[in-house]
Amino acid sequence: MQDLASAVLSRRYEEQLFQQVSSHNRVVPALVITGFLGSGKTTLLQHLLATCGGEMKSGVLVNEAASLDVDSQLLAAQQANAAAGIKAARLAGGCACCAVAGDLQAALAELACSPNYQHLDYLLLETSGVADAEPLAASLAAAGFRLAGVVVLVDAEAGLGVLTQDVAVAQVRAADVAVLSKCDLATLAGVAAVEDRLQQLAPGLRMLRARFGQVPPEALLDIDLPDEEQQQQQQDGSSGPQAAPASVQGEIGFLSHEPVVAGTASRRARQPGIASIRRANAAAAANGTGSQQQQQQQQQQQQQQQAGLPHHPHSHPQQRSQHSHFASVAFTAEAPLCMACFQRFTAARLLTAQGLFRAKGFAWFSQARSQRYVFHFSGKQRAECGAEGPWQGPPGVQLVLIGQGAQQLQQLQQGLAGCVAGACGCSSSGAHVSWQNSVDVQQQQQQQQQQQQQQQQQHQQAGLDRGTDAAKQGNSPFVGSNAAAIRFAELVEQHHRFERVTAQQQQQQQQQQAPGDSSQAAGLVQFTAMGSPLHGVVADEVNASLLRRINATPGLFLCHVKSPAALQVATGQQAAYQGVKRLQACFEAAATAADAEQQWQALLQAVDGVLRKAYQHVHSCKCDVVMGLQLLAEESEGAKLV
Ligand SMILES: Nc1nc2c(ncn2[C@@H]2O[C@H](COP(=O)(O)OP(=O)(O)OP(=O)(O)O)[C@@H](O)[C@H]2O)c(=O)[nH]1
Repeated sequence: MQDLASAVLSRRYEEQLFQQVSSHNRVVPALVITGFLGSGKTTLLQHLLATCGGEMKSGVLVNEAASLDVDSQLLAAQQANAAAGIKAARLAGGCACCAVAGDLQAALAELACSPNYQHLDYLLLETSGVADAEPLAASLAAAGFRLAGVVVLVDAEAGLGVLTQDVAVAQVRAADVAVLSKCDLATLAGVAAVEDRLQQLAPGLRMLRARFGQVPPEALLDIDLPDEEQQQQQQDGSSGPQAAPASVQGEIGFLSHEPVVAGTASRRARQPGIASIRRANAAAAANGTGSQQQQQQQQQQQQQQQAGLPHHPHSHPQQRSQHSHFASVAFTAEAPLCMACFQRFTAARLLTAQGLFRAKGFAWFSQARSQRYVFHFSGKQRAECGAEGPWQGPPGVQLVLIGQGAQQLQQLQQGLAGCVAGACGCSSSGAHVSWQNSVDVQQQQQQQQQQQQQQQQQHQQAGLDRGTDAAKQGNSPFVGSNAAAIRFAELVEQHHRFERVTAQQQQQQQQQQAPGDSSQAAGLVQFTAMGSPLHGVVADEVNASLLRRINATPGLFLCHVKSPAALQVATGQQAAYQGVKRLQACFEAAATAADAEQQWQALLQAVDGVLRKAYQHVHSCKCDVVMGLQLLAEESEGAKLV
């Protein structure tokens, strides 16, 4: 992969030499990565940085619609910018095509004037999930960058539903290449249906199928398409299909068995706005006026500002109306959440919330204080919450919710406040919560506590079972005094395909466990599928499949611990798959053994197909039977002798 990326870069370098473009007026190409909320933009960017990071000096700009800048923290963006010697800009709290357009322009202007601009190989700009690519392309051009391409991410699993949104359709129409993400979650028929729809929306759009953003970088970084006039000339001159650039010919893209039709990209009817930006870009690049033009523009802007004139180089009223449907709220807490309550809240409310399109951020749990959990809710109502390693800075909860209907989002935000440890009644912790939109949380917490106490009293009055004797005495060797957790742990241990991860095993696996981690004392049961290396059954892969199925089942939601292979993505090493080391079921103090049994049955039902498939070649060992027969034979021999 790296060889291909370096080949592309060498080709570009040679082209520059031949065109005798001096390093003083070089125009840096910019790739815009767009796509609807949660479609996989950051994952793709992560892949690009991981595969070409060493070879290519990239500037990275990430725009977040919500006020918390989650993506920049997930990405190795800061490292990439530091390596390229440029300053990272914060583009959060609105779309860079309208609300924070000024911030984007300032960031681009600063970048274009920085001494390291000329050494940049690429600028990678990730848009927010509800941004329109056209004004962004205009901003790039105005700042003296060359629009090298617009890539749109389309969630193959949720695609047809998402493509009913105006903003998603506009993103597709503005793109040169569509990357169909999450092909591992979609059926082949589903992927084909999305591809058909994309062709209808943007005839000639080049498409790549991908899993976790894994596409050949050169298919995206080298998509300089001829402008409209050139295309017309080429079409007039030849009736047959045109030759596609070398890098886009042949079979490309993960999971794709069909060759990409050569020439479709260059014959694509472009969105008029983007096409004119390209023409202006090409002319500027040919004259070598990229950075000069940018400097002139900056001077003009300064003059306008001094004269008190508003500066807004592009107006897009249509975009504003598209944005007006979307709202975002943020939830932050300096105290940990209770994992049991968070799991219940996610299963019961987040996964069923109408109008919630995206939730993401970082979670901190009282049951695993040392670990930073990354939470994602996206696409077809899919959620995941995985521990990816110890906190590198001060721990805390930072979550954003994006969707339609501000009131509903605020209710969900309040629900999250009810999951803070201490407020939920499951564990005691002095919680200090800060709200972005100044809701009175302490009052909320008191109300929640009162409700919990009332519920507990009602249960006790009704004489409901509160668990086994061992649980009541609090002397369980397994999971503290939590009746549901004890029963669940028993059920896990009784199942021949699962193994419970004990505190000792966990400490061995994770040597740096912090003293504050109380995973065995607060209703947390950790377990894993049994691996069978001889039969090619990798436990981490089976866990990942199980988790996908469990978290897509109404009423169920489990947290997990990522396997080291998946961890490597964050540190720049590409993982072959997103493995899961352990599944985590956490139970509230008030949950009963019957609750645990119910959850276990629902879980087994959800994963039945996955288990069958995973262990289809693994057959139970017959040695017990053979030994038993031998013993019988020996006994009968002995009896004969006597
Ligand atoms: N199974 C699977 N999950 C994926 C794939 N690509 C992305 N995801 C997951 O989808 C979720 C959203 O991915 P992101 O890359 O953060 O999406 P995004 O478009 O950057 O999201 P926003 O910028 O917030 O709109 C994460 O949980 C990813 O791990 C894929 O190909 N397969």
